[in-house]
Order: sequence, then C-alpha cells, then structure tokens
Amino acid sequence: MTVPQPQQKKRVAVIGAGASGLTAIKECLDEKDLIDVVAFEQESYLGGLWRYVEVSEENPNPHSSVYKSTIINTSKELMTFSDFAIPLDWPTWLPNQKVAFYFDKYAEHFDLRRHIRFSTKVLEVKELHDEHNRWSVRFHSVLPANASPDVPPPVIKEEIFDYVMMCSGHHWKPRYPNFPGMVPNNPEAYTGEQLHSHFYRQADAYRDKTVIVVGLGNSAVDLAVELSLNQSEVYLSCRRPAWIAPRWLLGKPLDHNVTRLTHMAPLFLVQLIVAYIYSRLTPPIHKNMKPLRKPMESHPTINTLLPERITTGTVKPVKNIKKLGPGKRVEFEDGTVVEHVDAILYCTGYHISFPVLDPAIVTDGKEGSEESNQVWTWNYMVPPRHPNMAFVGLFQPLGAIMPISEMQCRFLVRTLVGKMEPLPSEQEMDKDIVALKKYISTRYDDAPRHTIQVDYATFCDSLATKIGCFPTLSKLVSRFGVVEGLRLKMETIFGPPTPIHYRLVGPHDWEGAREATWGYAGKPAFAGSKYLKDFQSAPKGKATTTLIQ
Ligand SMILES: NC(=O)C1=CN([C@@H]2O[C@H](COP(=O)(O)OP(=O)(O)OC[C@H]3O[C@@H](n4cnc5c(N)ncnc54)[C@H](OP(=O)(O)O)[C@@H]3O)[C@@H](O)[C@H]2O)C=CC1
Repeated sequence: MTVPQPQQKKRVAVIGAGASGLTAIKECLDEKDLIDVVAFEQESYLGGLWRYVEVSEENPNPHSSVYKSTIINTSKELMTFSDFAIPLDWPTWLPNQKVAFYFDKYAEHFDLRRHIRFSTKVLEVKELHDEHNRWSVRFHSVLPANASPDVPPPVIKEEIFDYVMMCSGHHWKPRYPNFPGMVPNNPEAYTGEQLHSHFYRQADAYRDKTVIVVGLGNSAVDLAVELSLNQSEVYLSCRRPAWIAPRWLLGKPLDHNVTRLTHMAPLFLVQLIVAYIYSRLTPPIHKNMKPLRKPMESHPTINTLLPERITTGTVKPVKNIKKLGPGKRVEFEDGTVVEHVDAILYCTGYHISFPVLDPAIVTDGKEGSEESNQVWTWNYMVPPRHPNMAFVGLFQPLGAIMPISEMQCRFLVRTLVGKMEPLPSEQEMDKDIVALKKYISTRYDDAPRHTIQVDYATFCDSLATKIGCFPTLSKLVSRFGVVEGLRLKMETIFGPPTPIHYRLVGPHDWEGAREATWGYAGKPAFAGSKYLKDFQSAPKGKATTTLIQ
C-alpha cells in the first residue's frame, strides 16, 4: 500500500470505546483544530466492560466482566468525569447499569459517537518506523452473530495514524491459579464446576450448593457475599489476607476520607489511624483473614457486608487451596478438607495483555511480563521507545479509573499538539519508571495485581500541575477573587478531591466547575445547580439506552 504523507492535523487512533477510550476521544475533540480522531470499537456499543453482557453460547467469552449485581466501589463524586458532573441525586455508589448509562450521556453530551467506528475489530497496531514514527492500524468490520453463512468475510483494511491511544483495558483476560487436581486429566482430579469470575453473572445457579470462592479482591468478596445471601454454602479461600474496607466510614463515603490533606501526612501515620478506626468500627477479624500488611499496602478490597457475613458463619474464611479432588473433595493448606464442593469460582484477577500490539512495546522487551503483569511505561502511559503511542487506563488505582484516564488524556493530547513541554527523554523516562517500580515494590505485596498501582489524587495532581489545571491558590484567587478563591482552595485541601477541581482553572476549564464543586461538597445553595441536574431532564435530549434499572 502507498503510505500517504502526513497532514497538517494529527491523525489519532483510539483503540476501544470504554471509559478510557471515551475520554480519549473527548480530549482529542478539545483540540479539534489540530487533531482528527478515529476510535475503533469491536462491540456495537460503547462503555467497555461496564456494559453488562450475558455469557451465552453465541458469546461465550465477552469482553465485559461485570456481573448483574456489580456496584462500583468509587463514590460518584470521585468517579465523575471532570466536566460532566454525575447528577447530585444519583446514588453515591452506582450500579453497573447506571455507570454504562452515564457513559452514554457523556458520549451524547460531547457528541462522541460519530467518531467511533462500532463493530470494528482491530487486528494489528504496528509501528511503521517511517520518518514521522507513524502507526498502521489494520481492522475489519465484525459481522453480526446472526449473519447468514453466505455473507462474504469482512475485508481487512489498513489506515495510517500519527498517534495511537491504546484504551482496550486490562480486565478481560482471566488469570487462573494452578492447583493440583484442577485439570481433569486423571481419575484423581476434581469433578465439580470451575469458573473464573470473568464469566460469572448471577447467583441463581449456585443456590443451595457448596461453593469455594478463591481470592480476596473485589470480585471475590462481592461474589462470596452475594452467593451467601442466595443460600449457597460459601468458603472464601485467600492466600494473602488483606484489609476489607466498608463503603462508608465515619459517616462519609470511604473515598471522601482520603483528601489532599491525607496525602500530605506521612503514610505510616495514615496507616496507623486507618488500622485503629477499622479495629473500632468493624467486627473482629477472623483468624484466617488477619491482614499480613498495613492498610493501603494492597489494592483496596471494599465490602461492607463481608465482615458481618463472616461473623454469621454464612461465609467461612479458609486458607489457600492445597489440592483439588478426587471427586468433589477440596483440601486447604491448613489441612481443612471440604467434601462435596459443587463449584469453585476463581476470582484470581487478570493478565495484562494487548494482543494487537507487539508485546515488546508495553514490556520494553522483557520476557515473562504477561505472567507477572510487569509493564514499562512512563506515568503508566508512554513506552519510552515508542513516544507516538500511549496506553490509557493501564493502572490500578486507589480511586476510580475514569478521572485518572481523563487526566492522562488531557496530558497526552496537549503534549501531542505542542501546547506543553515535550515528553522527557528516553533516559529520563526510564529513570522515572525505575523509581516508581522501586516505590511500588516497597509499598505493596510482590503480586501481579500490584504492578501498576497509583494513588488517584497525587498522580492526577502531578499531571495537572504539568498541564496547568492544578487549582493553586494564586490561580483560584485570580479567577474567583480573594474570598471565593480562598474558600475553594480550602475545599480542594480538606474536601473530597473530586475531579471537578481540575476544571476550576487552567486550559479547558469548565464554567460549571465552581457550582459542581460546592454542590458535591453538600452546600445547599448549590443543590439545584443546572450543572448537577439529572440528565433525564437536561436539555441535551433523550437517553440512548434503556439499560437503567
Ligand atoms: N464492585 C467493584 O467496583 C468491583 C471492582 N473490581 C475491580 O476489578 C479489578 C479486578 O478485581 P479482581 O477480579 O478481584 O482481581 P484482583 O487481581 O484484584 O484480585 C485477585 C485475587 O486473587 C488472588 N490470587 C491471584 N492468583 C492466585 C493464586 N494463584 N492462588 C490464590 N489466589 C490468587 C489474589 O491474591 P494476592 O493478593 O495474593 O495476589 C487476589 O486476592 C480490580 O481493580 C477490582 O477493584 C472487581 C470486582 C468488583
């Protein structure tokens, strides 16, 4: 094929139209005079894994891993995109249907759909190594599941882009443990059902059955509680006990307690306080669940009901599995044996994988990285030797993914169009990556789920400072006057660090940011603000989906 010459405007490919892809498109559109954006989405809908999809014969391996009852663990005030506030009267914690609906409204509000090529599967994203370091994207359209066999196979096409934003997610390729007796290749093997949480949808199939839930991440605790409430006999097997946080703490949503002031305090002090509060406010910890590390040293596992279910004996904590089989027998590392186990649900997390890319790009050529989930990206975005592409959402936050992805996109787009300092040199990026990895390895357990950890506010603040949208006192005062500027500054320090704060000042600030900040802070005078009204009644038109329950 003849490779066209680069145009004046940068051509950007966004791979995936989930939470990260949507904000990538939107941020590109904020520089639409300088960027043409095209998003590729293999499904016929947007929203990525937040769009609930049944597991069926026609669709045995969907991209989505949400189960029917998934409720997001970040409060609406902290998960909102920064210039499109989630309405004030929505629940604090959104069920998955409502998260998907919010994405629909975001796409509608910023007119994102017309930039998305739905039902278009990307096969390969390849560096051209031409003088402009451009990228080729090969793709084809996806035939509907009910297409007649006479329909000719889709044509593979190729287009050239100046820049690629990989937004395809990292919670879709299940990671399985490797217990003796798992594989049914001998008469001693386990004969009950085995399922990864990625494929779990609802509890009905397990009513009155004995189920072992493996893991102690959010999938494991959600499933253990749901199954126990649905009359399953539940054993919760974890190899590394961790702190289980309630959704509400001290009368506030859990994440509202982690303010910028909290981040100014030394970590050990915060950990001491958190451990003390937990010990006073939650039931005594079961002997098999005693955390091995301090709070905030593992990805937060959040469930208000689990400690209570354990004290009622309806969820029984057990050690890690030692051996499965024969038949339906399961033995644990402390010698406990449970006979007649009907099903084992592996809530053992995911591999980081980008099948359309040369794996050496995300790992910098290091072997075994998919197994260990190690990546080599600057600020979880830029692979140092491939600066014309970036990953978005490739991190595991203490906080919500959406606003961090949004901040990454703001940073990437402004760098791309030359409105900010250029990226650091390869050597500087490598140095930063080494330092970050060192920090992570001292703070967190050495586990594949902890390789890309990030603290929401500190990470976003650092990018926001580079962009110029961090709400400094001087900027707030010059924009809102001395009194209001000071009040807002106090709110950004002592209040929950809502992403809205990043639209108070700086490039692409938002006219609704002040009202939304005060509305979220609970100031009655702003409760009726037009920027916090329910989308149903907003002037921008009708909902595009009826998935809301
Ligand atoms: N309601 C919500 O908002 C929900 C959010 N999520 C999010 O989705 C993401 C994925 O969560 P999840 O599916 O729970 O996966 P995670 O990776 O967070 O957790 C995996 C769990 O499995 C354990 N595990 C992994 N390998 C093995 C093994 N070989 N043997 C025994 N145990 C093992 C891990 O233990 P170890 O720590 O020792 O590695 C860990 O406890 C997270 O970001 C989570 O927060 C998930 C569900 C619900």
